[in-house]
Amino acid sequence: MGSLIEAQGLCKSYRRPGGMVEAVRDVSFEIGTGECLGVVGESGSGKSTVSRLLLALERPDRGSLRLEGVSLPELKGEALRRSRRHIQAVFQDPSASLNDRLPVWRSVVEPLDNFPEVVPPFLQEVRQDRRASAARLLEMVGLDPGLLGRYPHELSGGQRQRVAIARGIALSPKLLVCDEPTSSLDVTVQAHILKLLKSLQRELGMSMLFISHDLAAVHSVSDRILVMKDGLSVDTFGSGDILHPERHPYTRLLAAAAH
Ligand SMILES: Nc1ncnc2c1ncn2[C@@H]1O[C@H](COP(=O)(O)OP(=O)(O)OP(=O)(O)O)[C@@H](O)[C@H]1O
Repeated sequence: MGSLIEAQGLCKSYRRPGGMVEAVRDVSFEIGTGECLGVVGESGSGKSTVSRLLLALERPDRGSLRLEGVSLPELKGEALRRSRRHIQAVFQDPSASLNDRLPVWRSVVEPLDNFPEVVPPFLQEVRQDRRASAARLLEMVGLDPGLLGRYPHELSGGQRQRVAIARGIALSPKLLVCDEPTSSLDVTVQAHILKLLKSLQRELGMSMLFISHDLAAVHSVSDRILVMKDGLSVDTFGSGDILHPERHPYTRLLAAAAH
């Protein structure tokens, strides 16, 4: 399995009243092609900062971040724009990526409108028809295409998150960054969304960065897990080794709380 993402020695600080906060301190990881890397840690451990660095919403102060060997922080202009199709995101609050004043189909096809040159294999036959493209994407996330004309506030939380996922996969990205995608949902809905993300990841052969404070959720979808604490990476291991005696004491603490 080749590496899609290589992050080496990432550091990111923020200036705040009273001093600097070192949100991410010397964090390194790789994400293989088709692999899911889970990132777990308590609130404030630096998880979302890692996701913002990957999405090129922030630049690291130090360290390198490569997508298929290309340095992401050095990209500018058109090259940066083009790279964005390869790394898409699903956030905790689906309302953040859905426009309340637009019917859901418009939000789903917006990434396709931004990249008219992109024709994902699963949209080949319908790419010229925006509503048909949205219908196909809704089907892929287990929603009835009859919901196309509905507005976000007419949907349940779980349905809204499925719409956000449809939008996230619309361009068939190489990496889907999921930042606490189930944290605002009921437990039973959470399980369905985790299952959906895992099956889409397999079906589309895409890589995933799955971020959560919930180790059980991370464990259920990830091939490998990175544990963060106070901006540091304290443990990295294959999902099957979660109960291995060599796990970091902090990982053991999280595992004990989760089971
Ligand atoms: N834009 C910012 N300005 C100032 N401080 C920030 C900013 N973004 C994050 N921080 C601080 O950096 C640290 C890490 O935050 P981050 O959001 O990455 O953690 P997290 O693990 O994702 O936590 P949460 O799940 O609560 O979002 C925290 O102390 C946070 O307050």
